[in-house]
Amino acid sequence: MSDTILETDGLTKEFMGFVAVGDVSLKIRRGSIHGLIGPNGAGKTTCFNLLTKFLQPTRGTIRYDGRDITGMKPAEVARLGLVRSFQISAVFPHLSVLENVRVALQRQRGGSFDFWRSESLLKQYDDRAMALLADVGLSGYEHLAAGELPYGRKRALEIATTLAMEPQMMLLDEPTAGMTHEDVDRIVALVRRVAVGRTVLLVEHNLKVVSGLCDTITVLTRGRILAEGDYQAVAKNPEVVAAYLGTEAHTVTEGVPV
Ligand SMILES: Nc1ncnc2c1ncn2[C@@H]1O[C@H](COP(=O)(O)OP(=O)(O)OP(=O)(O)O)[C@@H](O)[C@H]1O
Repeated sequence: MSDTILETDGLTKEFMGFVAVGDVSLKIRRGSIHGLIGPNGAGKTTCFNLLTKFLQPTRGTIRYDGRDITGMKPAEVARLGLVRSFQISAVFPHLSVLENVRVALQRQRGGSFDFWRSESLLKQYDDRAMALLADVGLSGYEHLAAGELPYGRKRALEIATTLAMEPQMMLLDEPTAGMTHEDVDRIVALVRRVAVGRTVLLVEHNLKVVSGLCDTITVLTRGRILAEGDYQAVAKNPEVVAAYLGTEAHTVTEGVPV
């Protein structure tokens, strides 16, 4: 088994001639937590969408677990175990927290929303759903309507429904966006917990989150890789500091020791 789980070669996405992602060659180590960071407009989301096949690249290739997935559809790569956080997890607000996870499990195990299944099968789903909810710290919330969960807990529920897909690799798009400090700490702990035994790629704005979580960080700017390494190395890189200072001085003062 190769040490690299996901690899891109010369990945490029142009929008009407504008290079949003240019010649990005990434190697993501199996079992690592890898961060993709960069100032606004750096190409993080475009890159994320390319990796999960929501966008087709203009050029370049993507290999996942030894297979060329460049031409595949999002659902196909999800079945191979490469799952993005909100791919299947649009939370149904009127269903309970438990029902949301159960639906995700049913979808995973048979692609069916058929609620007329045997009692014992439903019980199996419920047991697994309760275990997943415990994993993400949502025990006690199972009978609450998902729409009534506080924001941070909703993101935890999304992660539970993503885990229902049994991902080998999870891609998380700004898991802490818009959260309070307390929620951020909880999600960081959660990502660390769910990363055990799998690979995680996360796109983040919050450098504190990245510094606490990621083994390797790739810094993008203007669609290209500017730097790569562990947090200490990239935070010291003058080009990285300059790229952030140019657009996001507030984030730097929070995250990069300058
Ligand atoms: N569908 C599109 N059509 C045209 N331009 C696009 C499209 N999607 C993204 N872009 C452009 O590509 C560049 C990279 O955008 P992208 O959203 O990937 O950056 P980002 O790093 O995720 O930024 P942010 O942190 O602000 O979300 C931006 O200049 C954006 O305007």
